[in-house]
Amino acid sequence: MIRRLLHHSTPKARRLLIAELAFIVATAVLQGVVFLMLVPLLQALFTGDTAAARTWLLALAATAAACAAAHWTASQIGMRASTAVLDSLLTRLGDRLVELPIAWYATDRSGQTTQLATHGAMFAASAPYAVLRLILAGFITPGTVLAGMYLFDWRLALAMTATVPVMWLVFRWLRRGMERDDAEHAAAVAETSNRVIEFARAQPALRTAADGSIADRLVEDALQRQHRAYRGLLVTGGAGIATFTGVVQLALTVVIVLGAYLAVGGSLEPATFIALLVLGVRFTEPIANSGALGGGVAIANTALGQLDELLALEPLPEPARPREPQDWSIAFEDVTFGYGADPVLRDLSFTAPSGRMTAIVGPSGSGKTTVTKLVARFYDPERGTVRIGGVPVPELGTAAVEAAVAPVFQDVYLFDDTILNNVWIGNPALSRDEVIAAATRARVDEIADRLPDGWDARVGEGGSNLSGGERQRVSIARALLKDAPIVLLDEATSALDIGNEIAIGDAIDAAREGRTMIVVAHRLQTIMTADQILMLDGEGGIRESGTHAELLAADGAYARYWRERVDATGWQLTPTR
Ligand SMILES: Nc1ncnc2c1ncn2[C@@H]1O[C@H](COP(=O)(O)OP(=O)(O)OP(=O)(O)O)[C@@H](O)[C@H]1O
Repeated sequence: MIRRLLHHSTPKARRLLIAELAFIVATAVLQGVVFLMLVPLLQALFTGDTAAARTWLLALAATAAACAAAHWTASQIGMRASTAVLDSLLTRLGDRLVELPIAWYATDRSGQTTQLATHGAMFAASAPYAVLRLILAGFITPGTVLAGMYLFDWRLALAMTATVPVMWLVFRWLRRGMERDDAEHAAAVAETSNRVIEFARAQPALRTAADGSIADRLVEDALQRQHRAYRGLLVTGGAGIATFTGVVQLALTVVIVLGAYLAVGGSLEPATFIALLVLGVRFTEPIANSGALGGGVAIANTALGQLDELLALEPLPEPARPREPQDWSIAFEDVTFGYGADPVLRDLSFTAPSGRMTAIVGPSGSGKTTVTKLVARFYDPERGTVRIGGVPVPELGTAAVEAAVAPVFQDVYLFDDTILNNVWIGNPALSRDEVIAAATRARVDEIADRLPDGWDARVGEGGSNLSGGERQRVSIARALLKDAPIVLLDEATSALDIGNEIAIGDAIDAAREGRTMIVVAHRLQTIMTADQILMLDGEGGIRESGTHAELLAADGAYARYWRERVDATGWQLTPTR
């Protein structure tokens, strides 16, 4: 645990931690020396040697005072060390979370990450003072007592030494068992938090669906797993601590029986025997106490293990010297990619010309959104190359891609803040007026107008006060504000009211100007006005590509798709002149 804490700490935290450990060790050794001094003191008292007793008493008082001073210093440094170590752990965790590929977040990690960032890191950082101090004292103080015992009676000391390996083995067995069970328990707790968060978020859907049994079952199963894991932890902990205490008591019994035997045989002074008995008790008591604390080390190790796992994850490869793109075209060359064993895209090739709009259509699940995620470098393809401006994306680097791309996805997340601030995050360097101008181009002004506080109206958690179409308009405004040369737009699939339909059309027109756009298109207006349409075939490739007019003239799959959509929506094209 200490090795891992030192490894994750900043140099300052490391220095404090080492100083804390040094004072903890000094306290424990001095405490052992105090106990040892009891033997000559008791011997002097039993034999009536008051002068010697006074000398030992003074020496004992001085050592006890030094021990108290070391203890006080350890606690003072300990508090500062805990804060510094916590700071280091959270900084490392935070740095890592922003480095990890977005793909890592595709699986719900909120439970595990929250648990690690709160309880886990806090427990691990305070463990040296709260747990390790007592464990070290539990072993170093008796160790000092044992070493000193050889000065008084080597036979009793040897008998006691013989019990040490047994105690050590049982302690390790106890700690390993608790570590295993605690890891299981931590995983179960993270799973339960994920399920409960999911259950809370899905309430609107669950209440309208008549049967909420699936969500109920998922939460129920997670709670039961957590309950089982907790029971396992208690059973292992209880059995382990009982066994360990038993072994420690056995060591004390060995000293009592052997000491009594030697005293009766006359080879051990009764006064020394009694004094050594006191030492025997002092030897075993802290060890027995530290057994119960083995679980604390296990909990801290679980949190540190989770942090190690996060740090061991491979981030996407980054170039030593990022290359410059020639323009803002996007090209896929024989790209194959899937989320599991089966590829979603197979040997997919196309070019989206710089400054033009490419619309992607195709059956549900054919990989339209996946194409945009590969452009944004949420993932790298398994085979083939994605190029921006002629440069393979890994040679541009994630930071350059993030700067060049403005994504507008379907699941737009808005912060529980004002409408204006939600647009502002697209480019915090701009002024309020510039933000309002960009937001107006995306027709967000209409939304602000209808709300009581205008631009300063709050949008609610996740943007719950706005409709899906309105949220997407805010997201397009962010993209306009960012002024990135590439816009990736995943149009809302849900039917939009006429106001939103027109406003989104206008917002897209505003975003199009001079930018390369890839749109997962659902609106007929977007599809027919695109400079290029790619129709995916549902097998990972492209069935047809061209302009709307070319594809209609070809009278193939796209023409059929178009007619069906027009029939379904009752859409009519009226000549403008
Ligand atoms: N993070 C993910 N993990 C596992 N599978 C995924 C993930 N994201 C998408 N998929 C799967 O990959 C396939 C393609 O998904 P994608 O979202 O790209 O399709 P789409 O054409 O955009 O679909 P739709 O039109 O329904 O939104 C689907 O089968 C989907 O279930």
